Amino acid sequence: MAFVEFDNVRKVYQSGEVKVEAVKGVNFIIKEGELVIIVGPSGAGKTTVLNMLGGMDSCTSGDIFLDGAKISKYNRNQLIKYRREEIGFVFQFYNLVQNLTTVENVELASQICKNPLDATQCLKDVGLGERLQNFPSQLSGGEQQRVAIARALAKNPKLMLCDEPTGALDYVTGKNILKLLQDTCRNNGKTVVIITHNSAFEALGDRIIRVSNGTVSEMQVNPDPMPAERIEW
Ligand SMILES: Nc1ncnc2c1ncn2[C@@H]1O[C@H](COP(=O)(O)OP(=O)(O)OP(=O)(O)O)[C@@H](O)[C@H]1O
Repeated sequence: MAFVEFDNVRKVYQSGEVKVEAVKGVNFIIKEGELVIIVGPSGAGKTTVLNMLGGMDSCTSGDIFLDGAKISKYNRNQLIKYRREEIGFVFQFYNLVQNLTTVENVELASQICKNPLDATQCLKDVGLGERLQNFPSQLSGGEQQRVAIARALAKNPKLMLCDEPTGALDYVTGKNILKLLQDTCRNNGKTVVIITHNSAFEALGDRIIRVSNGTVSEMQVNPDPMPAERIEW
């Protein structure tokens, strides 16, 4: 069995009489240690897929597996433990706690995990060893996203899920963040999933999953991913 598997996954949102079928029978696999780009236009269903894989949302039908566990059948308490221990999240807007220092932000996340990594070391690994005692407001956007990546890494998760991680950053800073995520995958053997609307990011991935209108239109394995510093958009 693959490390991650989506088997005919559907998600229907219902509010009153109105039903929105956000995900319409999605199938894909991800192998351990891959850098995966899930790409598609706005409204295609990318975030819904990511939320189900991250245990933040449930699927209406179908099955989702991570490392042999059928997470689509998890109850509420199992999902809480799953989100805490198995998944590192990186979002577009960093979501740091403003009144905690850099190292405290990372420790806050690692304290709730089973096998956390050292917070200071994780910050050193993302190039912020000199900024441990700064507050988020004293850091640039790119540096704040590095803290968010260190926070996700410190949980020592099975999977890193990154939703538009460069969406709030300028071109050069965005590229540096992509390089950091690619290095995290290569050097730490982490499975990293990036969702984006930017098709230029496809070249980075070991696997590209194209989503459109709630379905996977194509899944492609890329034997020769491009280093992040060489992609352009
Ligand atoms: N909680 C919700 N309730 C109702 N409809 C929803 C909900 N969340 C998402 N949708 C709908 O599901 C569809 C897919 O949304 P989703 O956010 O997954 O797309 P996306 O590809 O991530 O788009 P974007 O890049 O703009 O974030 C859209 O039509 C959206 O309006």
